[in-house]
Amino acid sequence: MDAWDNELQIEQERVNSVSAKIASEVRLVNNLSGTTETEINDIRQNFWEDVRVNLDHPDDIQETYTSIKQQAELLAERERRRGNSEKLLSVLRRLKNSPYFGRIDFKDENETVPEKIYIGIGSFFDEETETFLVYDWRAPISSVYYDYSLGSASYTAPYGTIHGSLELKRQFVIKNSSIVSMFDTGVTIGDELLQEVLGRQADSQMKSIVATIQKEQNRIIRNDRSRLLVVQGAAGSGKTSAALQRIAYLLYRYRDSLEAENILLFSPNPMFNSYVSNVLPELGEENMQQATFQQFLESQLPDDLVLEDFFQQMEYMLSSSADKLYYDRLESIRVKSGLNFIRTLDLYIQLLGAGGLIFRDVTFRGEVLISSSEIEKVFYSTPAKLKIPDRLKIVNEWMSKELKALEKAEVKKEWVEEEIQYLEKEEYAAFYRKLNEKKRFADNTFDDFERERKLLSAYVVRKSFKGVYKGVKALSYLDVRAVYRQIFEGDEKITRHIFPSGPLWQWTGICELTIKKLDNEEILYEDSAPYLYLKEELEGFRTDVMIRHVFIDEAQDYSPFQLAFIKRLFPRSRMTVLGDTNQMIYDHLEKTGLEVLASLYDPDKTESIVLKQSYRSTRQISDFTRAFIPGGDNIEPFNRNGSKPLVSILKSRNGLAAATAQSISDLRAKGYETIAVICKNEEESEEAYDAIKENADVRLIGRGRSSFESGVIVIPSYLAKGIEFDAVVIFDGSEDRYGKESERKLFYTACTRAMHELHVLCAGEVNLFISEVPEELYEVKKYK
Ligand SMILES: Nc1ncnc2c1ncn2[C@@H]1O[C@H](COP(=O)(O)OP(=O)(O)OP(=O)(O)O)[C@@H](O)[C@H]1O
Repeated sequence: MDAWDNELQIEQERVNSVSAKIASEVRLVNNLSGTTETEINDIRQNFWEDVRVNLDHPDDIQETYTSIKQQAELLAERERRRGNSEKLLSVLRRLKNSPYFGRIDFKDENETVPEKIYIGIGSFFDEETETFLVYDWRAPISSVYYDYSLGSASYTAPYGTIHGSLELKRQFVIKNSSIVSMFDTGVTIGDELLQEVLGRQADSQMKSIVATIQKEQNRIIRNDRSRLLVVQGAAGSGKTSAALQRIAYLLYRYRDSLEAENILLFSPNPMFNSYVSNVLPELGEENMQQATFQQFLESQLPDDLVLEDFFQQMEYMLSSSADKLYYDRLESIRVKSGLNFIRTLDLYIQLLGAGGLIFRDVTFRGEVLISSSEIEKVFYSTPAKLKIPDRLKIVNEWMSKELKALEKAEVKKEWVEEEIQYLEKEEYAAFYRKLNEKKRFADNTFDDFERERKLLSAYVVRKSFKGVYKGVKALSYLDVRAVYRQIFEGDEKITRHIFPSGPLWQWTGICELTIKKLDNEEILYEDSAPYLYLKEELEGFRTDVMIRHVFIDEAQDYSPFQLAFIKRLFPRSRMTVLGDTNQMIYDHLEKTGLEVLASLYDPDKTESIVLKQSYRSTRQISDFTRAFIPGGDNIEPFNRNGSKPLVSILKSRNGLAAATAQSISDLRAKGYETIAVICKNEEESEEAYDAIKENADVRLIGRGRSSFESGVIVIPSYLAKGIEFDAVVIFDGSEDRYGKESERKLFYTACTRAMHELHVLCAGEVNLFISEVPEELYEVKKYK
C-alpha cells in the first residue's frame, strides 16, 4: 500500500467514526424531538383543562387571561424547541452521509503542531472528546480554506486576527459515508473538484457551492463591513450563488439577531424564485423573503391602477419600433428612470406645499360630508413650514372632530330607523348582550325604551361610519393619482418650476402618453416607482424596518430611480446588489442603477467587487460570447472543454422548425436533459413552439410561469435571465432578429445561459455580433 492509499484509509476510518457518532446524535435528537412532540400534543389537548377560566369578576378575568397566556407561552416554547430540533436534524442527516468536504491543517503561530480542521455544511461537536469533529463552513477558521494556498495564512476571529500557516489543504467528495475522491491542493481551491462540479448536468434547482467557493466569492460572502456591497460580474461568474451563500453566512454569523424573514431578495422573474429555492434549505437554513420588483410594486399600488408588466414594457421595446409613439416611450422611460426625476418630483412637491394638492370629497351614503374645497382650505391654513405628511395629520385631527359631530347629527336621520329594521338577528342579540353587560357593570337600568332606541341608532351610525373613519385614516381624501397626473397636464407654472432650465425634449409626447394610460386606469412600468415615491412623500414614507438586508439580483435591469427608491424604503437595511451591465435587457439608459447607486452611499461604507472568472459555460462557449461583448477581454473563461458553438445558416425561416428539432434530437442524443430553445420575445416563442411541438416534446414558458423543471423548453430571452441549461438553441440569431446595436446584450444574455453546448440557428444572414467573432471560434453548418 503506498503512502496515498494509506492516507486514504486513515481518512476513511475517520469518516466512518464521525458518521457513526453523527448517526447516534441523530437518534438522540430524534428521541428528544419525539418527547417534545408528545408534550406539544398534550398541551394542545389539555389546553383548556390546564387553564383556570373564570369570568365572574374583573379580577377573575385578569387571572384567566394570565393563565391562558402562560399556557400559550409554554406551547410556543415547545414549538420553538421542535423547530430547532428539526433544523438540527436536517443538518445532521446531511452530515451523516457526507460529513465534510474539506480539511485544512492550520498551525497557529503560537503553537507547535498544526490543528486538523474538517469543514462541512454544519458543525458537529463531540461531547465525549470535547472537540469539533466538523466545523461549519461559515466559522471564522474555515475562511482559511477558501482564502489561502499553502504557506502563511490568517483569519479573523471574534477576539482578533489569528496568524499562522496553512500546512495542508485537502478536498473530499464523500457520498454515503464513503470517500469517492480526495485531492490535496496547493492552489486556493483545486481545479479538479471544480471541473467535476461544473461538468455536471444542469438541474432544475440551483445548488450550493460551499465546497468550491472561490476567494473572490468568499469576499462577497463574508463581507461584514459595507452598508452597500456592489458586485459586478461576468455572466456565470457566480453572483447569484455568492449572494445565496452570503445569506446563509449572515444567518449563521448573526444567528442571535437575524432571521430569514429579515432578509429580502428581489429576483428577476417568478421562475427564478423556484430555481433558487433549494440552496438555503440544502444548507440547513430557511429561505429568505423573495419577490420580484413587479410583485413588490403591485403590492404597493392602489387596486384601481393596473400596472404594466416589466416584461410587457420589454416586449414593446423589442417589437414595436414601428409604433408612432415608440420614441416618446423611449424618452418616457429615459426621463422617469433617472435620479434627476427624483429632483423633478421634489420640486413639484415643494410647489404643492403652496397650492395644487387635489382632494376628494368625503362622502357618506352618496352625500358629501366634507367637501374637497373645505379640506383644501384647512390644509392650506396649516403652517406651510411643515412637511406635507405632517400637515395632513393636522387635517386628519380636524376631520375626526368634524366627523364626530356629523356622526351625532346623522343619528336622527330616517335611514337609521330603516337600517335598524334590517339588522340581523344575531347582531341584535349581540347588541343587547353588550348592553346588559354594561348595565351590570355600570349598575344602570335600561328600562327606558327611548333611551335604548337612541343607543341602537348610535350603534347603527357608528357601524356605518367605520368605513369613513378608515378612509380618512388612510388619507383616501387625497387624490394621489390626480396629483401625479397634474405633472403631465402642461400647466405652465408647474412645468416652469419643475424644469428650471427649460422643458425637456419630447416632454409633450411623454405627457400625452402618461395621461392616456392613467385615464385608462393603467400605469406604465416606468411610472410606478415615481408614482409611489410621490405618494410616500405626500402621505409619509412607510419605511420597512423589519428588513435588515436587501439583496437585488440582476440589478442592471433596475433604473437609478428604482434603486434610489428601494434605498429610501429600507433605510435601516444593508444592500447587496449584483449585476452585469453586459446583460442589460434593453440598452437605452445613459446610466444603469448599478452605476449610480454607489453615489447615494457614504464611500467609506461602500464596497465594490468585480468577478471576472466565468464558471458556467465551457471555454469554447465563453470564448465565443466574450468575443462580441464590450470588455470581453476581461472575462476569464474557466478552462473546461466542450464542443465549439454551432452556427447553422438556413435559407429562410421556413427551415427553422426542422433545424430546431434536429438540434434538440442531437443534443438529447448526447445525454443533455435540460435544453432551452431561446427566442427573442414572447411572440417568437409562441411561433417556435407551434412550429416544433409536433416533432419534439417541448414546453412553452410564458411570463406567468413560476416553477422550473428540467426538459426541453421554449422560452423568451428575458425570462431565461439568471437561469442556466445544459444546452441552448437560439431559435433565430439572424440579422433580421438581432439587427440593432441595442440588442447585443440581449443576444449575449441568451447565449450565456448555455453550460455545455450552444447552437445558434440563423434564418438568413448571421447577426452583426456573430460576424464580429473570429471564425475559428465556432463551427458553421449550412442548410440547403
Ligand atoms: N465557486 C463555485 N463552485 C462551483 N460552481 C460555481 C462556483 N461559482 C459559480 N458556480 C456555478 O456557475 C454557474 C453560474 O453561477 P451563477 O448563476 O451564480 O452566476 P451569475 O453570475 O449569477 O450568472 P448570470 O449573471 O449569468 O445569471 C452555476 O452553475 C454555479 O453553480
